Amino acid sequence: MDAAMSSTALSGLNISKSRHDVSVHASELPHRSSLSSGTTGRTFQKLQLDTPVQSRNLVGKTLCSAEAWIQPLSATESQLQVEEDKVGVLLLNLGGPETLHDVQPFLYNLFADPDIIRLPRLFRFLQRPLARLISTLRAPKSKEGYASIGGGSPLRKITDEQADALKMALETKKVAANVYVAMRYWHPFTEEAVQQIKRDKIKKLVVLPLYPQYSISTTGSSVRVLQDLFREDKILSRIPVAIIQSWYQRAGYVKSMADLIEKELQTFGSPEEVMIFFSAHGVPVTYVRDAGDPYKDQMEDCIYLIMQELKARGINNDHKLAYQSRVGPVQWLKPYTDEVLVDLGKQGVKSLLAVPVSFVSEHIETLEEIDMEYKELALESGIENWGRVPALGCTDTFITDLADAVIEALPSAAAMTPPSTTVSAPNSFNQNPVGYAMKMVLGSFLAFIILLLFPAFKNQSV
Ligand SMILES: C=CC1=C(C)c2cc3[nH]c(cc4nc(cc5[nH]c(cc1n2)c(C)c5CCC(=O)O)C(CCC(=O)O)=C4C)c(C)c3C=C
Ligand SMILES: [Fe+2]
Repeated sequence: MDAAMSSTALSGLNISKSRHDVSVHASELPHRSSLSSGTTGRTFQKLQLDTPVQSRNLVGKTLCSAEAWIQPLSATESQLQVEEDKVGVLLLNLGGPETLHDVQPFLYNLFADPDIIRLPRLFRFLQRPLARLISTLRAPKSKEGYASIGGGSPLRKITDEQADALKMALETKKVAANVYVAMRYWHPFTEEAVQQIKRDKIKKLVVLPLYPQYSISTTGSSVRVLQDLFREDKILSRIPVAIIQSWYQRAGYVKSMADLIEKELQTFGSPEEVMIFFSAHGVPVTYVRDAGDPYKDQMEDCIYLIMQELKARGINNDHKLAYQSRVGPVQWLKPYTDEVLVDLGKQGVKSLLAVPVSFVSEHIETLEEIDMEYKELALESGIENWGRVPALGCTDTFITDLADAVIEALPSAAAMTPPSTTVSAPNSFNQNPVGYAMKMVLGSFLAFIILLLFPAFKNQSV
């Protein structure tokens, strides 16, 4: 199970200036008590790290080495070294609009992320105009979705509850830690959480993405932002950090998923006849094919492990994996959930249990897309009995396993990135205001043309 863990010290990544709203509201961060254990005494100048970066599958994990440069310490800073360790756990998540008014700016943040819309280098200047255009065009449809689940995303509330539960599970295991939440596209933003970590003088940090499988578009994007923030800051860049890249292969997670499936199967008249239908959030095919995203491999491993666990319990149902929530004109991972549901109906499948597998909280894509859109499609296609496994949320066994993952990762914490040498991005407004303005105008125009050619950003489901 160690393959689930890896601490990274990647460098050379872009500084993201694309945030719609990056203001820091310390008061919005929940304060959690901090206790401490152990001491640190690191005074080395250059640290060579040999760290596993991503596990492509259970047996083959990719190793890479990276160097972290540590600046000499000042007298006051050295004093910090003798203080007791304060452990922090940083939960990474996507974030979601809390009101309908937040939907467009949330979408802007999402589409302005170069890990979500991956433009060739030459066209990077289009990123923000394109994000503005796509978010504006998509907002009405997204708002409808959020309106149908109560007017906003439940993600912040659920993630806060998971953070509290994790803190308690760690305390039960005699590890005192502050648990922070860092959202990628809405409050509390990663920047806000990181500022709080700095204020709390955290001495060792474990980064735990709330995505079981690694994708460039989720964990990868959040970690990139985190590394940029740490690289830019003299104090943060010295904090030993362990990043858990993926954890779908942990026995505790696999067992928790199998428990939920086993329980839900019992709600059907003939449980053994139910098709177990795993529906994962998709990514564009190019992520996997060209950019080496391990997401698809990890998803397939994950399903394999859950099915093995069910078989060990004497549950031998048929199963299927499909990908949902595609956006825009490009090809996404196949098979597509909507197409498979229609096919299964045609093939005579009568009972189906949907299992959301790429995310551990209820969110718009479980509550609206699966529970409403896909259920309706399935029933129209001839499937008669429909069920859906709830997201893991704060399930005890799951949270306990996350606590174990944190404890196992702690010893591998190491300084994350070398401090930055440059501060401002080239071609910024400050450096060249006229050139910047021209790029924005040209970018907006080109983005508009692209959108005219590819209206699917506006029309396609999620
Ligand atoms: C493993 C989970 C996720 C992957 C992979 C992922 C990739 C990805 N997503 C988009 C576009 C959108 N995602 C949206 C919402 C959303 N996405 C995830 C998870 C993954 N995304 C979650 C949990 C949520 C829901 C948040 C919530 O508020 O509940 C949305 C907004 C929803 C909408 O417009 O209807 C978009 C857009 C892309 C393009 C992408 C990979 C490149
Ligand atoms: Fe998404």
